[in-house]
Amino acid sequence: MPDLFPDQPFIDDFHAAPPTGARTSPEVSMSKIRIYSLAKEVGVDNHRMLEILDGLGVQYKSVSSTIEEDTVELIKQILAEEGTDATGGQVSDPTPDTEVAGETPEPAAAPQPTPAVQTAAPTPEPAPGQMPSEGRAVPPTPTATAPASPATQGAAATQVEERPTAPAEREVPHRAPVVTIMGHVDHGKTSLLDYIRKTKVAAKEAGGITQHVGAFEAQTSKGRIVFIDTPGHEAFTTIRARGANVADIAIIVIAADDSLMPQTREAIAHAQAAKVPMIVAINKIDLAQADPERVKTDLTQLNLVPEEYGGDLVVVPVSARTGEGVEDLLEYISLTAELEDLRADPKGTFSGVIIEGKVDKQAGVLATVMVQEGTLHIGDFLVVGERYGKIKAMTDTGGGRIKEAGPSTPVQVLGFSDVPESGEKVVSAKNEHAARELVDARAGQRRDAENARVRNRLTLEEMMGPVGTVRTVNLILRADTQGSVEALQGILARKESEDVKINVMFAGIGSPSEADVLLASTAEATILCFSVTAAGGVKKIADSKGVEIKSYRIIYELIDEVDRLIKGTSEPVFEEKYLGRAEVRMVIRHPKSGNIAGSYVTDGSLKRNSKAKVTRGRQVVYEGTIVGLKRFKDDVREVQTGYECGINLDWDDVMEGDIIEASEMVEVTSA
Ligand SMILES: Nc1nc2c(ncn2[C@@H]2O[C@H](COP(=O)(O)OP(=O)(O)OP(=O)(O)O)[C@@H](O)[C@H]2O)c(=O)[nH]1
Repeated sequence: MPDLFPDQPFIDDFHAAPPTGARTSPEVSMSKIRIYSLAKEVGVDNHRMLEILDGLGVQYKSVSSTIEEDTVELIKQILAEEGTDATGGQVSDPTPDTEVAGETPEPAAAPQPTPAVQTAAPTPEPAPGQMPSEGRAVPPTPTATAPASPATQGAAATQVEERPTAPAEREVPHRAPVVTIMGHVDHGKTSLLDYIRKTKVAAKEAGGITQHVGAFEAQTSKGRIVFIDTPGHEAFTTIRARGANVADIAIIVIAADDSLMPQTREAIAHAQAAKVPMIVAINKIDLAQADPERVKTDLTQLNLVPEEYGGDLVVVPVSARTGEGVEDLLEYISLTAELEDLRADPKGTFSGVIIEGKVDKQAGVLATVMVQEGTLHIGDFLVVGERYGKIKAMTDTGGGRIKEAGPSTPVQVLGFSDVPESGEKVVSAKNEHAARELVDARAGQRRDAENARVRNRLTLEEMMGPVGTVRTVNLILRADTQGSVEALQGILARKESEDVKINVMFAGIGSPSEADVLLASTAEATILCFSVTAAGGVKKIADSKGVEIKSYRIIYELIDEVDRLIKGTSEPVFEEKYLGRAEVRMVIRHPKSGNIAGSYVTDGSLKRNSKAKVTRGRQVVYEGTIVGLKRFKDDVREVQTGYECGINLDWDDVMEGDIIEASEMVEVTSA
C-alpha cells in the first residue's frame, strides 16, 4: 500500500521558507513537518497530536498543516517526559473488528500511556470542505497535563486531582465512519463503490454475492468503513430532509477527464450544507486524457483549495477501473474519521436511521437500519414515525444472520408491517406496550402541531432570530447563464452586513431541481431563479415541503426580494402613510373626466395616484384613488398646502364641502 504519511517529512512549498539557521535533526531533515507525518513518526495518533498542539497554543488549520522544528522538539520532549514511547507507540486504529458487529473496544480503557492533553469538549464540527480540525479555536494554553486514563488513575491519584476531570466521553468507544459517495453523473460513483465492494467486502457465505441493502461494510487495514450504497446527493439529501444525518464523510467523485460539472457543484453544496467533511476523489486517472491538475485548479475557484496548493482539501487521484489510489482513499477516510473522533456507545440507548425499505415477495417488509447508538437485538421493539414492529430476524450486509448489531452497523431487519422510508429515525421500546404508547404520543403531538401551525403566526424572533445575533439568509440561486449566476453572486456578496450573512448554498445554471428543493428544505433556504422557472413537479414538491421558489426576469426585482429576506420579511410589509387633506369648494363637470372637485389643500400635500378617503360631515362616504390632479389646465403630480387644485377621483358623487384625505402605502423599511 502506498504510504500516505511518509516518514520523511517534506517541505511545504506554499508555506514560509525555512527560518535561517534552522537546525536539521536526524528525523526531521527539513525545517518544517506536516502534523500527520510527525504523529506517525513519534507513534501517536493525529487526534492526540492536535491535542498536544492545542495545549501548546500552536495555531494550525488541519493535520496537513506544517509545524516548526522548535515545536517538533518541544512535542518530543513532552512525550518523552510523560514516558510515551516516542518511537514505538501505536497509531490507533479507530475501528478494529469485534464480535458484536459494529462494536469497538475502547482503546483508552486498556492500560495505556497517559495522554498528554485531552480536550473535554468533543471535536468541533469542521467547516464545510475542510479537514476536520480546520478552524479549531486554540484553547487557552493549559499545561501539558491531562486526565489520566482510567487504567492509570489509581497509580497517579495526587496528580490526577490537579488535572481537569476526566470526561466520560473517553469511555465511549470509537465507531466506524459512515461514508457517502456523491458526484456528477457518469463520473464513476457506482464503479468506485463496486471496486471497494469487490476488494474489501468479505463474502460470508460460499459464493456469497452481497445483496443490495443500501449499505455495505468494507474491511480495511485501518478498520471498518461503512459505505452508503446509493450514490448521489439525492439519497443523501432525502435522508437529511427527514432530519437525520447518516454520513460522517462525503466522497466527491470528479472524473479527471471532465472536471467540475453541475452535479459536482451540487454535491459539494450538499456536503457543505450538512457540514460533512469532504474528500475529493479524482477518478478515471487511467485515461490518457485525464487532467487531475485541471480538476484541482477548478476546485480552487469554489474556494476549495487542495492540500498541495496550500489548502486543506484532501484530494486523492483514483481509478475505479484499475484500483489505483483506492487504498489511499480508504486511508484518508480512516484518517478523517480518526480526527472526527467518531464515537458511539454500544451500551447506550438505541437509535438509528432507515437507510432503505422494500417489500420482498417471500420475506415481507425488509428495512435496512443504520445503528447509530446502542445495540439492536432480535426481539427488540422498534418505533419508526407512528408505526412500530418487533425484530423477527436480522441480517448483516453480507447476508449473514446476526443476533445483535452495534453502532455504525447497517442491518437488514425483518419485522416491520409497513415499508419505512429512508431517513426516518428509529428508536427502540422496552416492550409492545411502550412501543404503542410512544406511537400514540407521537400521533397526538403531530395533531397538536398541525393545529398550532394553523393558529400561530411566526413571532418576529422566530423570523429574525434572537436580537443581536448574526442572522443567515440561506439562498439557492438558479439562473439561465453562468454570467447571470456570477453577476448575482457579486451583487449578493455586497449585501452582507454585520448582522446578516448571505449564504448562497448552491448556485447553478438551469431550472431548480428536486434536489435543490430538498437542500432548501433542510436548510430553510429560499430558491431564487433568474430567467428560469421551476417545472410543475418540482413546484409541487416545493409546496409540500414549504420551500419558496421565486422566479424573476428583472434582476432588480430579485434583488428587492433579497432585501426583503435580509429584513426578515418574506413578503413586503406596507403601511398607510397620511399625506394631506383638501376641502372641496366647488364641483366642476367635465365631459370626459366626469366630476372634478375644485379644492383647496389645507394640510400636507395631495399626490396623483394616492389613496383618497372622502368624508362628509363625520361620515366616510367613499374610499378610492386620486386618478388625476390639475393646477389650472396642467396635470400635476402633487399639490402642496395653500394651493387650489382640481381633484379627479375614481368616483363621481363628490360634493361641495367634502374633505378629501390623501394617503399612500409605503413599504416598511426596518422591521
Ligand atoms: N476509464 C475509466 N472509466 C471509468 C472509471 N470509473 C468509471 N468509469 C466508467 O465511467 C462510466 C460511468 O461510470 P459509473 O460508475 O456508472 O458512474 P456513476 O457516477 O455511478 O454514474 P451514474 O450512476 O449514472 O450517476 C462507466 O462506463 C464506467 O465504466 C475509471 O476509473 N476509469
